[in-house]
Amino acid sequence: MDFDVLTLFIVLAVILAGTVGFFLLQGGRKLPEGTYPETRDADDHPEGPTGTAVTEADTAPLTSEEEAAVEAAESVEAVEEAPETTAPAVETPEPVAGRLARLRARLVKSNNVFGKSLLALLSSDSIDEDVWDEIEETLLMADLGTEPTMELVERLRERVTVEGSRDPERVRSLLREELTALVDPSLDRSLTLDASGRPAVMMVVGVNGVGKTTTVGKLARVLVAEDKDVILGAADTFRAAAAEQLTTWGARVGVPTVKSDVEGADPASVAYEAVSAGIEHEVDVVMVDTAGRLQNKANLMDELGKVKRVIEKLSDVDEVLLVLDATTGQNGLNQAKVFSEVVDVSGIVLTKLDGTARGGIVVAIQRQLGVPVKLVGLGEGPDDLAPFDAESFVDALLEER
Ligand SMILES: Nc1nc2c(ncn2[C@@H]2O[C@H](COP(=O)(O)OP(=O)(O)OP(=O)(O)O)[C@@H](O)[C@H]2O)c(=O)[nH]1
Repeated sequence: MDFDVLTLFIVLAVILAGTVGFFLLQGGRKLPEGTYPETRDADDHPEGPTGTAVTEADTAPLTSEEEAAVEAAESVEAVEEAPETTAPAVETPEPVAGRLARLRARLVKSNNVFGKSLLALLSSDSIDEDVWDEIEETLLMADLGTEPTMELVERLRERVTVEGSRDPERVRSLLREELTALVDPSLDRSLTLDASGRPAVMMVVGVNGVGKTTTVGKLARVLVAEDKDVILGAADTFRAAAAEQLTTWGARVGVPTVKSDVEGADPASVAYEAVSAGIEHEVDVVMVDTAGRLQNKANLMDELGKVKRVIEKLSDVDEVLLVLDATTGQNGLNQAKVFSEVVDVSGIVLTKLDGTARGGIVVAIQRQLGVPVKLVGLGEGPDDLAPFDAESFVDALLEER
């Protein structure tokens, strides 16, 4: 009898332990790919089994931490994913010259409402205060920003009064001149691609979902179209699908991608590996994609600064491109300021300009940051990225349709 009770007790204990163990294992299970949250909290760093996970302490700007990332770069199994031979034939990207002209229809479609209403207002028989107010409102609605709007209205008032002409063609050319001056054709919008004796190094940064990975992919095509040898670095180790997405973009045009096969690896280590592979293979350009981060998350901004400093152990960073979503309008300005403080942004890529009538943001960004818009995204297609050009942009705003 006593023996039976003891046996029953042991059996029950085994069942209980098994059940608890099962639930514990379920709780700690990895998320399947693609179910990662799109935004991170400040303390939401992914853990990497190679000891490269970023903790609060190692985002601090300490030399020893940067050294650790460099060392970790050797242990992170960064794989340089060359395009597979069985993959479909490598595509030939569209030539870069004339891209803005090809994509002009997209710009016209979304943005010429703004140009057209300005033209209509300025051509009206008498321009009274109400009309000037409407002109001002139209400019503000297009996200031109308060100061440039006031300046432009002032200039237009002066010229319209002096010239006295309401001839639509005359008004159009006057508006074209003034808008072009605001967008500033004198800015140097070229990408620094010629770093003699070593690859040019570019970093692509920005908040979540603005189009960073897509931009790196499209830009790789731009560079391939210009006969450059390129290596991509998948330093967005947070979003599980990002490295795959980038590798696919690269493979389509025969460009290899350096990525870690360790989930949640230290992004600085992957970036370091990519630049070091670029130097070893003597490529022309290394482009490093980074994870999206909100500008008000101090730890994540520190992490970004660290990525740059760790790369700088090997090479200067020649371009830091900040990707901004044109549809977010003036919000982009706050983002841009903080990113600029942390990684010294050298150029803006304005994406999704095909989906907004807020093209005036180009002027506002350049004014407030002193950083030129270098490229614009005008669609989701692989070659829908074009070098920005002030005159073509203004022409598209004023085009008759
Ligand atoms: N219409 C339009 N869509 C764009 C453009 N550029 C990017 N996109 C789309 O924006 C979405 C987000 O792009 P991603 O490249 O994944 O964005 P990301 O910034 O890398 O995202 P995170 O890594 O999550 O921060 C995708 O659906 C892109 O196709 C553009 O110029 N026009």
